[in-house]
Amino acid sequence: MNIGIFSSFHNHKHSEQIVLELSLPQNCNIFAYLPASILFSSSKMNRISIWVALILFSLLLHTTKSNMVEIRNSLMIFYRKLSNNSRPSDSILGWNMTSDPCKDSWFGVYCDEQALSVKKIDLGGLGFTGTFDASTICNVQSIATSLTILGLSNNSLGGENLDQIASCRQLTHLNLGGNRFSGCLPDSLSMLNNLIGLDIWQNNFSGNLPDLAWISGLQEFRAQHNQLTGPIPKFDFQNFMYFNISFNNFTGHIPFGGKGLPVSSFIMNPELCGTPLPKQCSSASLTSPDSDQQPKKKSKKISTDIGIMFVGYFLIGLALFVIIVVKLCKRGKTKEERSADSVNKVASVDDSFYDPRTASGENKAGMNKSGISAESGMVSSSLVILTSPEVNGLKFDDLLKAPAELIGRGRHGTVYKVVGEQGMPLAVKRIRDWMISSNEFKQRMQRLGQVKHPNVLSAVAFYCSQKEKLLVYQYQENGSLFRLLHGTQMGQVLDWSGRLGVAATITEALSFMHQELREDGIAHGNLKSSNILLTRNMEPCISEYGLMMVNDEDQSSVASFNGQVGPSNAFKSDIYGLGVILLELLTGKMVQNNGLALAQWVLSVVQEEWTVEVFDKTLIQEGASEESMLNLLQIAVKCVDRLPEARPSLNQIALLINNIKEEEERSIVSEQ
Ligand SMILES: Nc1ncnc2c1ncn2[C@@H]1O[C@H](COP(=O)(O)OP(=O)(O)OP(=O)(O)O)[C@@H](O)[C@H]1O
Repeated sequence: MNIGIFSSFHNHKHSEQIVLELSLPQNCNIFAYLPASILFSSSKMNRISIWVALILFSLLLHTTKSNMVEIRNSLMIFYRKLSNNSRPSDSILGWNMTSDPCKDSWFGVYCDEQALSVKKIDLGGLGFTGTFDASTICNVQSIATSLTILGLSNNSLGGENLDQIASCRQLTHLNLGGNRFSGCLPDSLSMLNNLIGLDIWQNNFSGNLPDLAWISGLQEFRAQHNQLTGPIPKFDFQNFMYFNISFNNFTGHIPFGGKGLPVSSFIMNPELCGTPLPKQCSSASLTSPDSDQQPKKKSKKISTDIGIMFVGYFLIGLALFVIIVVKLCKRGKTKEERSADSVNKVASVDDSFYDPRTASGENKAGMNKSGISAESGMVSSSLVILTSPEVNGLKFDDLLKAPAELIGRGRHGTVYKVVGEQGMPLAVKRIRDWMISSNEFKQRMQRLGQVKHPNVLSAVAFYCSQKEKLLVYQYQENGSLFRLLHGTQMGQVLDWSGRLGVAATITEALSFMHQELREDGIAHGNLKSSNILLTRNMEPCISEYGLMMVNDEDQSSVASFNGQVGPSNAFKSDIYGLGVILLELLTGKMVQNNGLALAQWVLSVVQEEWTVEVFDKTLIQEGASEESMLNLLQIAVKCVDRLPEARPSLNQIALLINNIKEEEERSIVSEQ
């Protein structure tokens, strides 16, 4: 223990003070202010006081150190549960039992300035598939009393002991969106009275919302795409900067004040009524918010007069509603006809697939059932078929009515497996938050539909309305390269020649696409192993080409690491993505955070000249040629160079990988 006394004088109003500084091993310094008179007094009493002070400091020091140990141990338990006990990423993200979460900058952990407590944990989008056990952090006082932000969005997490979250009393932001949490939200959530932002969107939460209206400072609430039911708590909507509970099963009347919010905040809750929704409440539902919270008594008291008044209002509302619906239908129809016409002119759209019934009530029910919908029920354009032979006769209606199975959620959307009437399984990607105009989207999709390569999966159709963008692909039953490399199926190991084959094929396919689409400025934009699908013959094919624009958030996060901004670098970003896939093939390690951590880890190991350590153990056991692996590693490392201009061209990469392949084949022949 290193106790240093560092003195400086501070002119305070009443007396001078001495600053004692204890330098602790974890970079935390404790300052204490002692009156100068104590140190400089010669009396025996005061010397005793100094010793007492020093002993108190040592005790404080000891407590701080053991706090840090407790924090580290608890965070490790929390992390292990998130990652399903997977060890490899511990080392990549810096989380381990021998380092300090604050001083050693564990990935996603943010501490206060003196590094005495954890303020924020942000582990969003890291591909965790385990469980978030709230007790692992919220039942630990040293974390619960300081943690203000907890971000776990866009993983694939389930929940455990969620009711314990209430002990993390300081939380201002809790983000659990884009996971697979299910069951009821704990009532104790409403005890988090410091919350400003609560995100639980895109999970499988069900049951009633706890009474979150108690949290007076709540300004952002995202709960869309769950299966929540019951009445909406009586929020003071004026406080909200963002509020969205669409795509749930809420019932009853939207509380007063909801009219200040957009319709999109409430849509696709079939049993919800009142402003701002077009659906007016019947007399029964008008009484329901109160009756749900103060059951029975009130509804009994409603007098016959009030009942008659409600019936009157209901009839007027119904009449207005019918008039509006009739008008909208008429307008919708003419719009549809116009848009179908214009699409026809732009490209060879098979008009027979356009079905004006898509705006019907019958269809909306289908959307709900399938989970695929046109937001706000405003279906403004039809399904555009790009490659008709495979999906002959497919209608948008069919897609909406067919049962849909959720096969995965990514950062940019959700993918459903849909088997239409033709019996062909399709994968429907519903794109989230893509700020692209409908026209731009259509043009882009039609251009992409013109460029074909056997190892690039083209969309068979697309759908686009103002708020909804869907892409339809043939469903690939053998899954993705990501699943093949990291899936749990036993015996599904890709050997070295298979990996080399995948590397060569996707490089060649990507090179072709870049060549064809360079002038249009359309790069892949999100190249990663979950977007490399395996066909029936286990041939790799690149999917989702061109679904991301260069200026999308995801791109810029890769861009910022690579010091690159702007459209011209989108193609170089794909080379970075390819490099990460090559690293994944070589190391067998899972990729998180755009491959940043994996690339950094590989580079650090290579710099230490422990290169062989990076290779997947199954490749070493198989006896794969070390020389070939080293050659591919060299290419991969060049592809993930921080400077985009230093990355090789796809032609060069293809040539080098083919050389490695040929060398391998020659050596196999000579061994025989
Ligand atoms: N045509 C398809 N056939 C079979 N599975 C598919 C198809 N398209 C996508 N998938 C799978 O669906 C899952 C979700 O895909 P999605 O592209 O939405 O997520 P992602 O690739 O993980 O992330 P991102 O949103 O960043 O692309 C992935 O496991 C993907 O491999």
